[in-house]
Amino acid sequence: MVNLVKYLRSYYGFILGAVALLFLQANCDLALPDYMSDIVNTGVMTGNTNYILKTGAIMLLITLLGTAASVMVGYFAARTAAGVARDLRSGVFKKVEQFTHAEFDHFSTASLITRTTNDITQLQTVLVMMIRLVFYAPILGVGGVIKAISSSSSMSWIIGIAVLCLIGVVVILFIVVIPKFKLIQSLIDRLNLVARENIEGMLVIRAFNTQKFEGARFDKANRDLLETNLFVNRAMALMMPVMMLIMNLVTVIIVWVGAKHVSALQMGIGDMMAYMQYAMQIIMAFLMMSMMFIMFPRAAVAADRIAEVLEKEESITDPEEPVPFREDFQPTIEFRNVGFAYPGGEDAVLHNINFVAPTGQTTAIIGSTGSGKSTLLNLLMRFYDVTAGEILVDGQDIRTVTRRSLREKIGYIPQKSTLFSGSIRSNLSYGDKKATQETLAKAAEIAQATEFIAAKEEGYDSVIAQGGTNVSGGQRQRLSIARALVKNAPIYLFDDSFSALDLKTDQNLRAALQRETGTSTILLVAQRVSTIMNAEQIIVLDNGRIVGKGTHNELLQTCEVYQEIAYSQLSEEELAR
Ligand SMILES: Nc1ncnc2c1ncn2[C@@H]1O[C@H](COP(=O)(O)OP(=O)(O)OP(=O)(O)O)[C@@H](O)[C@H]1O
Repeated sequence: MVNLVKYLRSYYGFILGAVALLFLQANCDLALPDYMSDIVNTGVMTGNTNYILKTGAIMLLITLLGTAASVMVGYFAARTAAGVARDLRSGVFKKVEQFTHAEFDHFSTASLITRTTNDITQLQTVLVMMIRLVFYAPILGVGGVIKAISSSSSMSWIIGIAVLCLIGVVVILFIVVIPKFKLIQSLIDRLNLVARENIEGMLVIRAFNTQKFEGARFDKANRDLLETNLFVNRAMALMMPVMMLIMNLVTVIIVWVGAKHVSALQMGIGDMMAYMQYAMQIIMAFLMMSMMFIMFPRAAVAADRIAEVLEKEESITDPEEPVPFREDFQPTIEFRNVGFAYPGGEDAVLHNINFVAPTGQTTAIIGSTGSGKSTLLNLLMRFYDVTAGEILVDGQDIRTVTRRSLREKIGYIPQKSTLFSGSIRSNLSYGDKKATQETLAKAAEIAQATEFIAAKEEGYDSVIAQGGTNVSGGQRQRLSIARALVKNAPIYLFDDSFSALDLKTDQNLRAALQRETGTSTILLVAQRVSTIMNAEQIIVLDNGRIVGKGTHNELLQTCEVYQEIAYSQLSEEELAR
């Protein structure tokens, strides 16, 4: 949390301005009872209207000054809190952008969203309050005590008892409410998670007719949050009437005791009234401080959650002294004794992986589901780091170069095609904003996307909805492939990227790829033997181990696992080719 203080740095000017104005405001407030006492003692008692008017005018001026100071403090506080919130949001966003899958697994996406939105807003609200009260309340309280004692020390016990009662109320509230604050934040996380899952999985929910079950799940998360919120708000709402009761009782006691002093001529009526106001100011100051004590832990919970994100060490970082790739970069990829276990996973999912993908050749990877094919590509992208061995690109361990320079060399087509809201054009030029229409058209042609783009009324300017939901799975895949091709990278990684294509399109696409990506090295993960049978090298994975390596024909002779896959997919005729 201490680390968050640095976010206040840019706003020290505003904060100092607010503090100076708070002094002014508190002094104005403290001066008023004295003038009122004068009006009663001197003006009212002697019937001196001029004095009353003159003092009244001074009081009006002081009130106006205090109000102006208060308005300015409000402005400075709001500017500071809104600015800090904006900086924090952008800090958290930048940090999250650096996170690897491991950190996402650690926090959960829903919690990261709550932290970036709800928690920061919480902090913003409390910051405004803190700036307004943290200096004002003590000045008002201490000033009130000094003034009250100087005007009548014999009634100090009344204020003493009031303060003790107030402390009692605040302590009880503190014990009851504070533990609930942390709970509220995690309940909001839970609600976000359920809402997200429901919205994203709406089609599945409808297909399985599980609306009732999901509705009940959402209701439970919603009700849990409601109940905890109600509990906290009821407790807080109770505080106000209790405080008011204490204030009113103090007024009655002051009038009761003060009246006796007045009748014994030990005190003027004006002094008694001023004393009453000082007592109110002290109690108000106390009330404000209690509010701060209650709000502070709530903000602390939010601040801790934000700090946790900001301070989270990324599991994958760039080397301190990165080595650049050679000028005449050769896209040769080598996996050397690579082993890998997912963070938190007990067993390794890849064991002793050794192979070379030579420059300009296609190396295909095939294997049953869960055999580790995608993991292999994820390691090459440095989404995760190997736990044993090393991966070399152009002879250089990929951990010695920056992630940026590594990824610049790679056109990656993920298993799940993700498009961004915008147009077909904005999606295709995602990796190279300066790409010309000619480049986009060429990439679309290789990816076999030209036809369906042309069929759209607005062609390349057709709108792509959030997540690319307004194009078919196969079209999404082709756009995703074209987007990577626009990068014109020396390495391409296709992670089962042809799965949604019909056989004909798959065939045309591969033929075009072979023609057009001549010197690029391709790593191609696929489930279909027909997709990979022409690759220069095929690697067969089984349970995270390489069980076969060679061309299609070689593997048909030597690798049992490959034979099984091939026989289950290809006709006699295709096998004989
Ligand atoms: N984030 C993760 N955390 C823990 N284990 C994971 C994670 N992702 C994958 N795994 C496990 O690693 C193993 C290999 O997964 P991987 O996705 O690489 O398989 P794959 O061969 O690409 O499968 P498919 O063909 O179904 O895509 C699987 O057993 C899987 O359960």
